[in-house]
Amino acid sequence: MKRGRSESPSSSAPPPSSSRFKSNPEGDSQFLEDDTTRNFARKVADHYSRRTNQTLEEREASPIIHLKKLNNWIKSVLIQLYARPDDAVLDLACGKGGDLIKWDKARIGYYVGIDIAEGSIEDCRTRYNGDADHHQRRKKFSFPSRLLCGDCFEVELDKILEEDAPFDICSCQFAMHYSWTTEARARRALANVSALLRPGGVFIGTMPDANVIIKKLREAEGLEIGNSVYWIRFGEEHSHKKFKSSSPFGIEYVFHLEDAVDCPEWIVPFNIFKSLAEEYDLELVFVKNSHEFVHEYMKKPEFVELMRRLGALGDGSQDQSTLSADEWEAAYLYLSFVLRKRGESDGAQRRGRRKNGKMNLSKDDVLYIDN
Ligand SMILES: C[S@@+](CC[C@H](N)C(=O)[O-])C[C@H]1O[C@@H](n2cnc3c(N)ncnc32)[C@H](O)[C@@H]1O
Repeated sequence: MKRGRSESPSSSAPPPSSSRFKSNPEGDSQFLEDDTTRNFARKVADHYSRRTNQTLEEREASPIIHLKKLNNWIKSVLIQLYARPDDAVLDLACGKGGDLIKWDKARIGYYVGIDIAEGSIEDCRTRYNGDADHHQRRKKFSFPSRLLCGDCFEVELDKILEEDAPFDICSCQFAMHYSWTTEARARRALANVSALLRPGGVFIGTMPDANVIIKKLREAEGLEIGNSVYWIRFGEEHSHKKFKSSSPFGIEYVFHLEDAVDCPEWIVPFNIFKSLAEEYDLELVFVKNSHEFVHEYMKKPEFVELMRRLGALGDGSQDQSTLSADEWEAAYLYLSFVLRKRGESDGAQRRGRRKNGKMNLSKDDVLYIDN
């Protein structure tokens, strides 16, 4: 059998509403914009595909191991707060499946993951099957799943996942900013989420905090900010350090995070994100910078215990290494958000989905989607 490739979707202009924004201040043609956007998406995909799975020893030796653990804690808290047993989950930009165990602990009923990077989806597949993590061989996951490889900010996912929808939760962790290259992509991303969530369903995510990045940039002498674990560099076109709210898309910078990321990213002004999401019936429940998030949820004993187990702040014993000041500053670059799809849930909507899921995924089971 050939590896699955989706028949349809060449993406059309995403709905709804005419734009309130100047889509391209330089007045480039739509063709050029599409082409550049694809190149950027490919660059991001190649970057993540190249990143191989680390062994447990390599992971523990990472200069940002505590930051990684802190980010895992934040994602675990979000999942524990919003996932319910038997939920159907859509994980946009799922990467190597680093959240599979978190979803398993929440006892979800169905998981669909999609990522643009072929290498990451392959790692996710082997991890789901229990073939990865030789050090940590684990029992099989208890939910059926389905994996897709494609650009989830470009294709009409609602058509591709029609039989699987509606989902109770959509998650997009550390990736939503890759949709902010153009207004069309940002809209497609939100249109996909909205079309696939049931009324009352939630959209949870994490992404860079544009307010923090821009504040730091303005405080810096040049166009670069950073410390020993990260740097962010803006191009000369941003030397005035002013960002017009009428052109909120395509504001690019290069992000380097030691042992993790090295690729172009895009500013997401949260107020624009929030009002665009509202156009797609997604209402803000909360947004919190990671520092605020940690302070707030570390007041709850169950999450303190989870933090201790994950070891982001050390395990509480003396001489135990902990998050460095530079890692804590890098954590400040991110925020978490929760949006809810307008409307009331209808219990009957739970029927008829998940039949595409499997308990073991072969290479042929991965659906490759062309833009
Ligand atoms: C920082 S990683 C996060 C992975 C995962 N969500 C996690 O938290 O472990 C960002 C991921 O976004 C994916 N990505 C970037 N642009 C994408 C796109 N247009 N469509 C699907 N995935 C995308 C990358 O391939 C990468 O796996």
